[in-house]
Amino acid sequence: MTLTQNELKFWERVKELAQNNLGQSPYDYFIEPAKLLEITENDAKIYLESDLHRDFWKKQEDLIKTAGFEVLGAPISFSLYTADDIDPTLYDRVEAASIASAEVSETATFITKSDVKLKNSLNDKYTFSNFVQGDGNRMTLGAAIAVANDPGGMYNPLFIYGGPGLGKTHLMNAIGNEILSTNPNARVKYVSSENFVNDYVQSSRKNQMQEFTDEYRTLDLLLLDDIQFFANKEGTINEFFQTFNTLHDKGAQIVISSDRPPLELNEFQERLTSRFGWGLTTDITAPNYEDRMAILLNKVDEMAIKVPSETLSYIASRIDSNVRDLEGALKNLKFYADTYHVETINVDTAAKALNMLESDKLMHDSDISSSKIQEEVANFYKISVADMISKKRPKEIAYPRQIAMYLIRELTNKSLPAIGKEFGGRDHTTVMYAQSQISKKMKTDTQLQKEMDTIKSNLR
Ligand SMILES: Nc1ncnc2c1ncn2[C@@H]1O[C@H](COP(=O)(O)OP(=O)(O)OP(=O)(O)O)[C@@H](O)[C@H]1O
Repeated sequence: MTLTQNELKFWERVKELAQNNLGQSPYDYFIEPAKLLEITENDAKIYLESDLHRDFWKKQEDLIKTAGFEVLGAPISFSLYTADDIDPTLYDRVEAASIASAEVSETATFITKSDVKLKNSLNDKYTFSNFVQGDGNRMTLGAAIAVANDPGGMYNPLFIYGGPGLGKTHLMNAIGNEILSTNPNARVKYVSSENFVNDYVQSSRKNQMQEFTDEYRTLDLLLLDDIQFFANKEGTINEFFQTFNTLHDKGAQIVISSDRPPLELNEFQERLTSRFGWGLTTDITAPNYEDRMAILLNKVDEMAIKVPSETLSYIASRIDSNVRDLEGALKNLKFYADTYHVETINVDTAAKALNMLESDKLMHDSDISSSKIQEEVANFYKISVADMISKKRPKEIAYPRQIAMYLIRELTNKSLPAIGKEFGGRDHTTVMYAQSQISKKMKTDTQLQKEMDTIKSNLR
């Protein structure tokens, strides 16, 4: 005897609810191995692999009741059996149920829209509790907490804008995590605009727009990061606004982030600003010195590294761009201290580590060319580039030439012979000599250190 179609649907629904509500491990351990034997007189007979599972199952009345009402429209109770206490009349059902449960996932058709599998992609390390409040983010943090407490309420949609690395993604994830912690069933999705575009394009290409709309338009919370990425993507923009309207109409919460205010999102500025009149637009600005100190103190705690406060204060005064750079500086510091076995990370060590980071950044961020470096160094020492690459040897030309060679070696990955070529076809040993001379001088000559700093910052 096999299960009826209704029994199959009921059992599939029980499993789906369990998977959504209980988490993967309890599901794998307790729910998956269980078998529905039959439903008679509104009682579901469930066979358990071992008696150890019984206590867990006794607490699952909600699952059974919910699935019962949803699928069968009846109040379903349940009885639990194991190999030791199974009624002999049910023996043959155990075998049949094993086959049925293998078939269940293929045959069951009872999947409501709200059960479409959802990858929410939230990063659970981003929470409100590890977000440091400061002057630049106070209002946005307040709005984010309000949204998490009352999704779909006053601040819908919430539009957060600000420069890179200031915590927009962190806050959006914190909203999602907070909502899921109070309501694990909420349909929450965090998506970068880039992935939204990819999802949309893939779904249209594969003729799977129904899946796309099922996924996006049934959400309770949509967190869309970096909307400026939609620029020039008219199809995606239209799809997004339809999603937006559907969600907003049904009271779902929408949170959007951008690197600029809505008014500066030219192509869809009008459509956005009209909708943002309904909600709240708020910005995050770069942290001031005190806030940078607070963030650093928090991060050294998180990273479990020991850094004296004067070193932190040095970092906070040197790095004023954003929080991501502050984090990067600390990571670099830790790496430097581990590599060179430095016990105390004093200001000196921090300066060295940050110099290395800056050189690296310069090289990776800007595709910096030798000619740009030659030009900048020549400008700084007030000589011409032509003189710099000539055979002339007076000190006021030879010295900047050595500096330019040193910097090209440091900031690009050019080989010694390649650099020699760029200075009028000089031999690689000349470049090597320049490099060693300037390195030596850099260790003691504070005037030269300052000059290097200025040249490098002009190169940015
Ligand atoms: N106030 C803060 N407190 C603690 N950590 C922060 C804070 N602001 C930012 N961060 C951290 O800085 C890093 C960068 O933040 P995030 O990725 O959220 O920036 P973003 O504004 O989304 O940047 P982008 O626009 O480049 O995507 C993250 O690791 C985040 O946890």
